[in-house]
Formats: sequence, structure tokens, C-alpha cells
Amino acid sequence: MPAYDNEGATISLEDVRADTPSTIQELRDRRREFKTQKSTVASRREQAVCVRNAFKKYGSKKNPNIILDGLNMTVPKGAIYGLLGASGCGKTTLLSCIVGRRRLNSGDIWVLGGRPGSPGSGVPGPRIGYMPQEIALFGEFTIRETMIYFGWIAGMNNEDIKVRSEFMISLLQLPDPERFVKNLSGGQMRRVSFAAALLHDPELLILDEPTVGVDPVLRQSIWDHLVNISNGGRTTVIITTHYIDETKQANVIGLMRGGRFLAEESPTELIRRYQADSLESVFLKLSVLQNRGKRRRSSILADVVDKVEIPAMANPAATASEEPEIGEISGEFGDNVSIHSKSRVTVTPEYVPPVEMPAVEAQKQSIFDKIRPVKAHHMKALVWKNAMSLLRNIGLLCFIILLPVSQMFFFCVAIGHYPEELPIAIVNYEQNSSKILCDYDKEICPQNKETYEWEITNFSCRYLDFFHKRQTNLVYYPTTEEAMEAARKGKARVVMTFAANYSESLQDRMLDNRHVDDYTVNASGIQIHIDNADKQIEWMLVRDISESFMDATEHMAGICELPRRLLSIPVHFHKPVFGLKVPNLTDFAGPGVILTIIYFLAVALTSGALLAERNEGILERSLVSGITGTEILFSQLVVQIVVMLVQTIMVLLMGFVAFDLSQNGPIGWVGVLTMLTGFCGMTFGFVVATLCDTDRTATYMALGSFLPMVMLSGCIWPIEGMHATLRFISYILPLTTSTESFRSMVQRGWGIETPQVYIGFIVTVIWIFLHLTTSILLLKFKKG
Ligand SMILES: Nc1ncnc2c1ncn2[C@@H]1O[C@H](COP(=O)(O)OP(=O)(O)OP(=O)(O)O)[C@@H](O)[C@H]1O
Repeated sequence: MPAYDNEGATISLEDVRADTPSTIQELRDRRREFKTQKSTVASRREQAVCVRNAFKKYGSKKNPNIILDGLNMTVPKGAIYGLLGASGCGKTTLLSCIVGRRRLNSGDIWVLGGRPGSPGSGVPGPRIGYMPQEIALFGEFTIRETMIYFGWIAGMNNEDIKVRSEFMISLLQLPDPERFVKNLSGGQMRRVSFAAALLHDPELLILDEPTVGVDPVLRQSIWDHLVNISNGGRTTVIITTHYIDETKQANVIGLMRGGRFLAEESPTELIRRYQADSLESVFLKLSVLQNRGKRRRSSILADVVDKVEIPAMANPAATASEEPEIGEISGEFGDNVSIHSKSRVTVTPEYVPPVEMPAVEAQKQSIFDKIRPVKAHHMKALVWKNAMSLLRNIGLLCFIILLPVSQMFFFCVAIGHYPEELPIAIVNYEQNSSKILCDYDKEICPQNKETYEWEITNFSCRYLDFFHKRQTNLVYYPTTEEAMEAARKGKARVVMTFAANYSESLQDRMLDNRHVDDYTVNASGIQIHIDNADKQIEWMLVRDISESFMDATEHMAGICELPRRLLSIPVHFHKPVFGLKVPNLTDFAGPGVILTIIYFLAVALTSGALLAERNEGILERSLVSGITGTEILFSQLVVQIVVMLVQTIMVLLMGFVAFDLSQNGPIGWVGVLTMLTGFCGMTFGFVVATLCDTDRTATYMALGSFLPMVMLSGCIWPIEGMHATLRFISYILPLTTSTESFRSMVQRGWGIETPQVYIGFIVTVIWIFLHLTTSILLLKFKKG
């Protein structure tokens, strides 16, 4: 049979063979006396808390940080259990496993007769009052509102909340209940947190360092109250503290070290057994013994045998069951075995046997409870809390509402407008003057009215006259070389050269094309050198250059009383089927930009709100009090939907009314799609917040998804220009089909019945569903 050292490493009896035969014999003799107590499932269920062979580690397989190492713990009903141990020994981890917020790697936990987290166990739930180590309160609430919030969560009515809060306020000497939590001192906040845990008079009170920052007098009154509520046997208290001596009033003390308990005993018994004058000395002695145990198990036993008398470990539950022994009990000296004693003692002399508690079966859930996704009183509290946290922070609320509309404003004023004042270098060898807008007979037809002979002169001047209407910053250069030099230095976007015989060559080319030579053809064209570095500008300039030529020829045809398009290129662009005659980038990008703004602001806001709650411990506390992930998400949705409605209306007004973006379709459906996209962003925010542990990783995730989604959504560049594989990825992203659907509605005027429109709605709804499911599952299963 293996023995265990106190660090959990297995030592066989052979390991101690080096010791003297008498020591080994002594060890064997003593072991024969070690008997396991009766410990059955039934008996465990009768304890307030029963932990068996708990093993918990953090970190990777390669580099594990073992926190609980075969730990056993028994908390009888109606007892005050002081959980002591050095900082970082794993008290909080153990408590969070007990309240069902973390999972053991192996081992069993029973809390109030059930497994934490199992249906009908009531844990997490109002049967537990949990005060975490962090303050875990809403700074924007007053003390009174904090009580109302936690009271509602626990299912209390307003009258009970009022009575209980007044009692708590006077017991804990809390300041004016109308004071905001954020303005309280650290100690005052802690007391409010304590009051919130106690308010609903739970069966099991779990307090993680409630007396930190509390003065000795108040600390005493807190302990008096704990003793008082546990006296009737209805309330069980587990309390961790660093003030070891205050746990003298506990019924049982668990001294934790190295992932297990050094002892689990009543304080008076501990002091007596270890012949110490204080609990601190007991802890020290046991720690020394445990350290020595690392070196040699046999010597510990010798020391223990020499120095202390080892009594029985009382376990009230053990007598309650007649079932056969199964061989493990609450640990003592980290040994996982107990010492049999005929004289069974109670845990503490003052310990009062528990009153009858409702059997776990009595708390069975109805089918309605099982399928009901949210509880009304939880939703009431959560929605109220979320709304208050926005309304109490007017600056933040204004920022949230004005941010999207200001972004839309900046988009509309900054994007899509025609670039003006681009420097264009003009070299006009047809003129000997530095005047760019040179003279020509604007209203005189250059065709002889009798002979119909063309006498085109100074066509460069005519052309530049029309070109100047589109681009005004024309700069004169005497030679092409000088103009090119300026272009190379970035002083000109285009170099435009007219040959000395430009008009003449143009005429020959038009009228005597049978005899024109290459030189003439060449001289009849405007020579263009363009700065192609900026594609948008290049496209616009090419269009201006070509269209100015057509403007000039059409005008000339007009004054010569010829069909206007006679001299123009024989391609005619009719009124567009959809959209504007002159395409406008603002119109093209508008739908994508509107949806992107709404989507990503929703991501940022919801993930930010949830992460803040989690980092302040509020989320954890809410979950322990029985609130579900679904309720948290739905309550956020309810409040954010109102905010999003305002955001959507303002953004659409800014785009379609203030900046007159094209709007030819069903504006109601446009609004619905925008809201749905914001909704989708909110649910993605939930995924980010549940997936990421820190603000930083959440920011990286949100940013990391932002750029690819924007680039692939077709809002900057048509998806038809992408590689086929990328196009497929693009289509399944949340913003792609919705952008296309939005554009089809506002520019093409299509209705919801059109496949290109309703597909955007369908894809968005699917994404909402996927995000919600993922975040609910993550909240449910992502425990430490
Ligand atoms: N989520 C986590 N991931 C990795 N390690 C963790 C995590 N939470 C806690 N730990 C580590 O587990 C150990 C036990 O932490 P825990 O908070 O349970 O200790 P504690 O006894 O409550 O300490 P204290 O008395 O200072 O509050 C510590 O070393 C801590 O760094």
C-alpha cells in the first residue's frame, strides 16, 4: 500500500527501508490503526460541501502548476469553516470550484447535496451567497441600488430587500445608502460586497477575504454575525482570511498548503493538539512538518508521534450512513487517510447539529424551468443594471451615440469627392505665348459656309478652354523637357503637350485621311505623360482628358449646326440602368461604410462592456448567483438595441439626408438591415469577450478581424476583382452580402423580394445565430 508525502508524491514502504527496522515496524503498526471512515455518496450529500480527491492544475501539460493535489474537504452543514493558507496556495481556486465556476481536473465536489452546475442543484444560484476577493460591484450604483440589484437576482421582493438592506446597512455600518459605490473607500466597498452576499440569507455563504481593510471592531461584529447566522444550523459559512487569529471563532479550520490540507479540525482542538498558543503557531508547526515530509516521510511520523497526540477526525456525516466503507475521507496531514478512533468527537464543542435541510430531490426542475432560457427577475436586474451603467455615464452615452454619426460625417465629407487643383503641366507649341487659356474664335464655326472646307485653327486653345472647366490648376511650361522634370519632382500630375501643327494635323487626319502620314497622325494627338502612382487620380484625369476633347468637338459641331455627336467618338453612353451618370465613390462605398461603422462599433461596445464586467469580477459574481450566460447576453442585447436604434437612425439621416447619398429603395428595409448588422456586431462582440481573457487580446482579435472583413466585404473594391477562392471566403463573411444587399436597395431600388437583397438578411441572421450560440457555449463551458 503506498503512502503519500505531503507534496503528493508517492512513497512506498520500500522507500523508507534505509530507516531502522524499528521505525519501519512502528510505521506498519501505526498504519494498521489507520482506518478509513465511512464515506459514501449519500453521506457526502449531507455535508454542506464535500470535496474528494480534488486535483486541479493550471498551465500546460509540459509545465503544469498544480494547485489542488488530492485535496479532501468536509464542511458540515451549519458550520463556520475557516479556510486558511498562504497567499497563492489555491484557496480562491478551491472556492471557485465549489461554486461551480471552475472545474476540477479530477475529483468530486458535492455542494448542498448536489454537484455544482448540475440541473436542480441550485448551485450556482441563490442558495449560495458569494463574496469574491475582488470588489465585484457596479460603481455606478448607489449602495441601495446595489442591494436592490442583488436582491432581485436572488428572487427577493422589494419589501424584503428593503428590510434586509436596512439591517445590513446598520450591521456593517455602511455609509449613506444613496452614496455611489464608486465613491466609497476600499473598506466600505468590501462591506457593501459582503452585504450583497448576505442579503438573501443563503444556505451557504462563501466569503473570500471579507475582512480585508475592515477595522478590528467591525471585524468582530462581522464574525459575531456569522456565528449568529450559523448557530441555527441553517447557514453554513466558508471563509478565507489572512488574519489567522480571527478564525478562532470558526467551527472548523482547514489549513491548506501544497495543494492539500495540513489539518481540518476545530481551532481549539488544533491548539490543544499541537500544544501551541495560537493558530498561527499551529500553522507554522504543521508547515514545518510538511516541509520535512518532503525529505522523509518516516521522520514526520516519528515527529508527529513524539510531539502530538493524533485524535480522531470528526465527520458528522460518517455516522449518518450505514453503507460500506469505500476507503477515503477528509484528509489530515495531507495523508488522505484518517486515524480511526473509538471515541468519535464532534468537530467543535460549540457545534450545533444542523437543522433538516430540504433534500436535493425537492429542488427538481420542472420542464418549463429546463427549457426557459431566461428568468424574468434576472432579466429585470440585468437590464436595469446595463441601462443604469449607460445612463449614469452621460459622457460615455453621448460618445457611443455620436461616434458612428461623426464617422459617417467624416466619410461623407472626405471620401469620394472629385480631386481638385491637381497641377497639370501644359506645353503648347501651337502658341508662342505663356497664356494657357489662349484666344480662339469661340462662337465662330471653323467651316466655310459656302465651300464646307474646314479651317480649324487653335484647336489646342478650344480644348484647353473645356479642359479648364474640369481641372483648373493648369501650369505653363515652355518645353516638354522642363514639364517632365517638374512631373518627376512631383510638381505636375500630367504633362500635356500640343505639337506646333496640332490643329492642322488634326484637320488633315479627319478630312484627308487617305494621305496622312505617321508624322501627321502623331502631331494630331495630344501627348500625355501621366503620374500613375495614384490610380484613382489617374482614372479621373484620363476621363477628364478624354471627355474634354469630346466637349470641345461637340461644341464645335454645335456652332457649325452639325449633329453634336458627329465629331465625337462613336460610342454613346445612355442614362445608366442604375446609379448616377458620373459614378460617385461615396455612393459606391457608402453602404459598406455604414454597415462597417455600425458593426464594428457594436463589436467594440459589447466586448468592452462584457470584458469590463469580467475583469472587475462582476461577471463571475453574477454567474455564481445563478445568472446564466444567456441572460447576460440577452440583457446586453436589450439595452444595446435601443442604443443601436438611435445610432442607425442618425447614421442613415447623415448619409441620405445631410449628404444626399443615392436612396432609391425601401428605406425601412435598409434600416432593418443596418440594425441586423449592428446586432451581428454585438453578438461577435460577445464571442470576442468570451474567447479573450484580457482587453489586449480582445483588441487584437477585434482589430485582426476588422481589416480582413473590410477588405473582403467589397466595400473598397468589387469582389468580382478577387481571386475565386477569396471571393468564396468573401461571400460567407458577415459584411459582404449585407453590403451588396444594402447597395442593391439604395442604388438599384430593389425590394426585399429580390434574391440579391434577401440573401444579405439571411446571411446576417445566420451569423447572429452562430455568434450567439458560440458565446453561450463558451460562457457555459469555458471554465478554468
Ligand atoms: N486562471 C489562472 N491561470 C493560471 N494560474 C492561476 C489562475 N488563477 C490562479 N492561478 C494561480 O494559482 C495559484 C493559486 O491561486 P489562488 O488565487 O487560488 O490562491 P489564493 O490562495 O486564493 O491566494 P490569495 O490568498 O493571495 O488570494 C496562484 O499561484 C495563482 O497564480
